[in-house]
Amino acid sequence: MENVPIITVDGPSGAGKGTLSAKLAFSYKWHFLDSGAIYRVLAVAALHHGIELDDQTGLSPLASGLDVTFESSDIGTRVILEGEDVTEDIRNEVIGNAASKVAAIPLVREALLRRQRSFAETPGLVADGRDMGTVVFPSAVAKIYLTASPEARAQRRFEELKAKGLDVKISRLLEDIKARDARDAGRSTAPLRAAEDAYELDSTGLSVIQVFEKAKQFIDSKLFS
Ligand SMILES: Nc1ncnc2c1ncn2[C@@H]1O[C@H](COP(=O)(O)OP(=O)(O)OP(=O)(O)O)[C@@H](O)[C@H]1O
Ligand SMILES: Nc1ccn([C@@H]2O[C@H](COP(=O)(O)O)[C@@H](O)[C@H]2O)c(=O)n1
Repeated sequence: MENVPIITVDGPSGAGKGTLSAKLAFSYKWHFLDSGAIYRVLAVAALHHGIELDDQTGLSPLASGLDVTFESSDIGTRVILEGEDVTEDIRNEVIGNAASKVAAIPLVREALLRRQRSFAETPGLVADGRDMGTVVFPSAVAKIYLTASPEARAQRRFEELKAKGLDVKISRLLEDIKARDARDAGRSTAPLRAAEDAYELDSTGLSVIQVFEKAKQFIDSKLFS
């Protein structure tokens, strides 16, 4: 891992980290770590095994031995938990909130550290999450902290869910986003915050392409200077 170049993209829920990270990974032809997916899978595993979301004694061994594989192909990545395809199951808002509860437990975070670091392989890695630049990959070559106003993030999520045919209230999404922000930023271990050397990019009012161009300009200045 030591010599593998890493780009980190951290920020609050719905800021566009996954969208940006996937485009960066495609552009540089590097690997991609969606660390939130690991916390989401752990939340699903806890629900399957009847373990409470605040039970650190039960969750810590579950996290250490989490039987998950990410199977990538040209059409995307399938997430397999204990032999079962949970790709779609991990994407709903209930699981997002459950993930942020299990992610607040220090022993769980500790147990998942090595697994996340194992994604660092040549030619490089784009890592998306909350603590990629601060804790998991502190010596990353380029760190981005991507934000957007809570209202813009709720609107984006609303449009995403509406496109999937789901009937949701934007006020409820805004409430969930604010609650998740508070939990992620307020926890004692690896709280959501920008690394000191991160480029802070506010995507409110910016298109996906505009965000990508700004991020790429910053990263290229780090990679090729
Ligand atoms: N700049 C943008 N302008 C408008 N919509 C965007 C922009 N970036 C991303 N989106 C859309 O916003 C939604 C959330 O984006 P995305 O899933 O990438 O966010 P995220 O930060 O990874 O969220 P989470 O942390 O909850 O996984 C998606 O529907 C995505 O298509
Ligand atoms: N590095 C990370 C990544 C995620 N989390 C927690 O998981 C929740 C779900 O993440 P998404 O990015 O998929 O929405 C998130 O709310 C965080 O609580 C984390 O703690 N650290």
